[in-house]
Amino acid sequence: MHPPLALHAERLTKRYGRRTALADCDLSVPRGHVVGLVGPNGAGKSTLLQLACGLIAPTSGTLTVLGSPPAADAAHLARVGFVAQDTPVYPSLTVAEHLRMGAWLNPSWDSTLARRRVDEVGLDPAQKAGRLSGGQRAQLALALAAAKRPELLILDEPAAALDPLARREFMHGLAGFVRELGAGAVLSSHLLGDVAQVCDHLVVLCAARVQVAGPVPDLLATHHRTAAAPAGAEVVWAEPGRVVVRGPAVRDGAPVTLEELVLAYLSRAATRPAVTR
Ligand SMILES: Nc1ncnc2c1ncn2[C@@H]1O[C@H](COP(=O)(O)OP(=O)(O)OP(=O)(O)O)[C@@H](O)[C@H]1O
Repeated sequence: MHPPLALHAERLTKRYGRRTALADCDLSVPRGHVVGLVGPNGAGKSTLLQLACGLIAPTSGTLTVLGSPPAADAAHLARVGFVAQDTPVYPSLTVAEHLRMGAWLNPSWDSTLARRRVDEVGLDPAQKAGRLSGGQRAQLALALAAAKRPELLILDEPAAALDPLARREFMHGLAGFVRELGAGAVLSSHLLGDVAQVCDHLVVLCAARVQVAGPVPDLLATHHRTAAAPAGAEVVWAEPGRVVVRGPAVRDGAPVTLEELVLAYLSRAATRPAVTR
């Protein structure tokens, strides 16, 4: 029997009043991968991640996380770590108090890992979280989520507030955690360099729909750039002098980068009519 998927969505739809954030999304993400969720502002990334954490409920369709409905019970909640977009912390509590609270709230808390991580990223245990910089807060939030030893880490633009060097270290730390925990991760990001650095699986979301999803090596192997579309090829995006096609290698074709691939799907989606009710 196959282990349950990290995420599995069927016709997943979420509406906020008249606004459709996700429309009939089908998605299967295997376990143990680091998944990059990319898409423009308003694409529905946070909505998908909040649905996966059980913070909001779908309008229709289904979503399972590690084989169960999101936040099905306390045991399931413990298997999923979440770092929200604004990396919320308690401003009046110190770093050390956050770790103590984590230990108190989580049965599977790994205090050695938490302390080691706080130490590695140079956080002062006595510092109040309200006085941390945005980047330090993100590091604390990642340490708290990882010390739960979750099977799946869900991160909504976790490194948005970090400077380039801190971001690289954060991503490096994230990749290390995932390996150490034997976990999977899903992270949304606008930074394709970050995604290319740590993600081995890609989901492109645009205009409330999944545009393309799959293992990064497979996607890169099945997309090519050419100067002009060959007859019969599936064209993802064409502009003067540059065509991205999907399928077997084409004569005179060149490999695409992750960035080209993402931009091709985003450009294609942007030219289609928006989803309305
Ligand atoms: N609580 C809410 N009430 C009403 N509309 C909402 C709410 N949350 C999100 N939306 C709408 O749903 C759509 C998707 O929003 P979402 O935050 O999921 O996008 P996103 O891809 O995470 O965007 P960003 O990259 O800007 O963070 C947007 O049109 C947004 O305005």
